[in-house]
Amino acid sequence: MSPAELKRAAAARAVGLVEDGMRLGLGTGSTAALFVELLGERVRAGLSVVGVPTSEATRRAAEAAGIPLTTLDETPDLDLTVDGADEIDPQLRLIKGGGGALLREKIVAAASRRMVVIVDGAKRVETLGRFPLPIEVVPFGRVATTLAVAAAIRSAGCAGPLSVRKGADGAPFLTDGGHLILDAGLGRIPDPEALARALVAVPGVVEHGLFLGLATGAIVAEAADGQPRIVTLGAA
Ligand SMILES: O=C(CO)[C@H](O)[C@H](O)COP(=O)(O)O
Repeated sequence: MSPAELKRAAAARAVGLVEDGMRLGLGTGSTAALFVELLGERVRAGLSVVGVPTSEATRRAAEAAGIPLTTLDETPDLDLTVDGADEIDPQLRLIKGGGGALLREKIVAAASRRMVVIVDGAKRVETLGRFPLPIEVVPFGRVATTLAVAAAIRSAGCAGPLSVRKGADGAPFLTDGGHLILDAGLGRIPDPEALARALVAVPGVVEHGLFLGLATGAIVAEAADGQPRIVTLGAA
């Protein structure tokens, strides 16, 4: 089975969690995009929901799918956020931000009573860190901030290269908020909470891709005999 088929299976299961009247956080990335597409089918069939998109890309996709949208300022309490992830560990701790939307994704997840993560089985890890950790920083003082981030990483018992994320045109990638992303290739993060504390203490760091204590459940689609098998973690 291709990763795309597994992602679609996870997204389809998550659409089944949506109830009439729900206020939803809409995640970002290829898996979340499938959720938005499938949710749009239910909305066009009569389901009533409102969504808060976590990126401009998701806003465009949700509008195209016919999903009514609101803002977090108009609707600050959400019932359910459904989002993808780059990695998930057995404690439902995540690395997110591969798509560069980590800041809005974290704000929206924190405003939701439930956050359900939809992933294919390849995203499951015992220890976070195989996927480079995205760290969002303001452009001002980038070099000084990068040095301070490197020191914070060392203080949390981690090591690895830091690189400024580039876009397809080779220029530095800018987030929807106009910030840069540093990708930290750490390999292994033995204490994600300690690293999170160290990173938020660095002036210039806007947010990082460690989502700790936010996911309440996960829907994992794994391949079994050529068919997707859904495994749920936590409350999903
Ligand atoms: O955090 C994200 C975007 O910022 C995505 O959820 C994450 O990168 C997973 O993406 P995909 O579903 O395409 O594998």
